[in-house]
Amino acid sequence: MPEAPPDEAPALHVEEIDVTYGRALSALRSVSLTVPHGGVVALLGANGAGKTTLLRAVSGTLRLHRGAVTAGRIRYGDTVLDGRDPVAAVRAGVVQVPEGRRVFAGLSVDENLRAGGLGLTRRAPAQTRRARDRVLTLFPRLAERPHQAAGLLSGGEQQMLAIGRALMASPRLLLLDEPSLGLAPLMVDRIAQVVREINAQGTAVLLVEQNAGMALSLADHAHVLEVGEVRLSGPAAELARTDAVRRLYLGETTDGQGAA
Ligand SMILES: Nc1ncnc2c1ncn2[C@@H]1O[C@H](COP(=O)(O)OP(=O)(O)OP(=O)(O)O)[C@@H](O)[C@H]1O
Repeated sequence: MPEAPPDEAPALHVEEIDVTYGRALSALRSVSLTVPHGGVVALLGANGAGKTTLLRAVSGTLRLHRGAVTAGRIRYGDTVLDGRDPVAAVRAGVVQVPEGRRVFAGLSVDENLRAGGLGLTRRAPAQTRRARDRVLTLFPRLAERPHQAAGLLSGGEQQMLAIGRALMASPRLLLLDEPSLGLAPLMVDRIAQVVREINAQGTAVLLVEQNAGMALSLADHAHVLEVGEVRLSGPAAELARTDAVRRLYLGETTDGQGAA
């Protein structure tokens, strides 16, 4: 089948969604954003702002956390995602890497990677091999230790494995939740480089990060969430110049100096 022309390739449209947990806790209110085909969009915000909730809504994992989309709509191309069906999201090409590098600690690197392709029942073995080759080329450290228990990998290697496992499903849109969390600066740089490579290979990325410097350097467009609402949106380079973002998320004083 020929590739779809760029203007018909799927984009993610989150349209004025409300999300609640349980009966009462409102986590997102009228949140909208778009991730174009092949783009990188960053979502910034303090703890509890609702960033993870937004990723869960898109990846269909909200229900696992007793949450629900109670208003608005999420579309990925022609597919409507309702926050309740992770398999439908994966089949549409949308895959989330959860926060906290949740790898299967007792399984080997290889077994973790294989778990990432499960559920794609109609996939030809050649496609699985291509996905695996892509992952092992991106992450030579994983290729060197296929039989090592995932729980014995370093934090950075576990993050690579978590991303690699998601890539085994050949996503067209990758949802990344705080990939730099708890990693040493050199490893953060390596993860940023990997995100660039993944995007250059044609995968769009919706990136949730507390490391705003990293996120804004990777993203084309960014949004700032505050207590469940989008407060600021714009091209990443422009947001990086606004006083509020520099002060609150980049740790600078408004005269351009680093905060004490
Ligand atoms: N499973 C849940 N049940 C009830 N409330 C939840 C649940 N998960 C998150 N919340 C609440 O929803 C709000 C948004 O949380 P969320 O985890 O999406 O924020 P976040 O911006 O990703 O924060 P963090 O950076 O700390 O992960 C918070 O008030 C949080 O306490």
